[in-house]
Amino acid sequence: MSTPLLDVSGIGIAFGGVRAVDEVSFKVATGEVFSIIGPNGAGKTTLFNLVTGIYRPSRGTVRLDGADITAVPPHLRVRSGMARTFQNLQIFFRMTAVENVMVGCALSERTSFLADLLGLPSVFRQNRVTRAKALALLERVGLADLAEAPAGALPYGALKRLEIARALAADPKVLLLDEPAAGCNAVETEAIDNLIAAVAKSGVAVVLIEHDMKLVMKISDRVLVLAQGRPLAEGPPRAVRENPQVIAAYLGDIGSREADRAHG
Ligand SMILES: Nc1ncnc2c1ncn2[C@@H]1O[C@H](COP(=O)(O)OP(=O)(O)OP(=O)(O)O)[C@@H](O)[C@H]1O
Repeated sequence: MSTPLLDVSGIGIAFGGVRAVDEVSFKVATGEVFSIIGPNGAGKTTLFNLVTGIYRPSRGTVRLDGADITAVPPHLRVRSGMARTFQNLQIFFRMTAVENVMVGCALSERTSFLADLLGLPSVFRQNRVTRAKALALLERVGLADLAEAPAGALPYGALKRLEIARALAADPKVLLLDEPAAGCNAVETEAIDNLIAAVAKSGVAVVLIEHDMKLVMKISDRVLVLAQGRPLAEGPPRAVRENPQVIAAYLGDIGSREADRAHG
């Protein structure tokens, strides 16, 4: 691998004696799709929270583009190029789609509080720029036609894409997606699948937690399997799918059948 963009090394945290994540390491390069899978309670979301700074690890380091960001708070990680989506939708349902994306733009900008307060002309100009950027992002995720629709009126698959658009507003180098296709039907999942592949191709390192094994096997360059907080296997989807330990611990009969179907 060329210089990894995201380099997670020996990271871990315990909750009341339970090691939710223990000695996990992985690296992700620009343009890669890296998926984290594992049974319920394996530590996937906790690992995301450690990587994005919501939890402070009790050990290990997180490096982004060579810089140690282990102690950097989440909002500053966004500014240094790390964005994420959440397992549960974090959408403002009374705002329009474009306004939701504008919120994402604002979170990653360094606007002056005083200028905002006084409503200086530069702020109006900035708002126009932000709006244009948000509209371009909606176009990118295939929601241009729904830009002015209230988010509350959008179908579920569109909301999941709206979340991705909002995360992309930060111009991330690394995008972490927590179950981007959860609750989506086959058509919506396919749209998200294509979107993730396009985002990676545009030069973003994508890290994914996903239960939809078909999606994982189809779009991942590499897969990390967690079990009880620890890494069980890591490698290309096919190798992971055929790993007997993984089959025993996680995939089981149903999972390997799904993965077989994904590969045709
Ligand atoms: N804030 C917390 N306090 C205490 N225990 C926690 C906390 N967060 C997670 N855990 C525990 O850590 C372990 C890992 O949980 P986590 O939610 O990261 O798993 P997961 O792989 O994301 O599961 P799922 O697939 O169900 O989302 C579980 O045993 C969970 O109960």
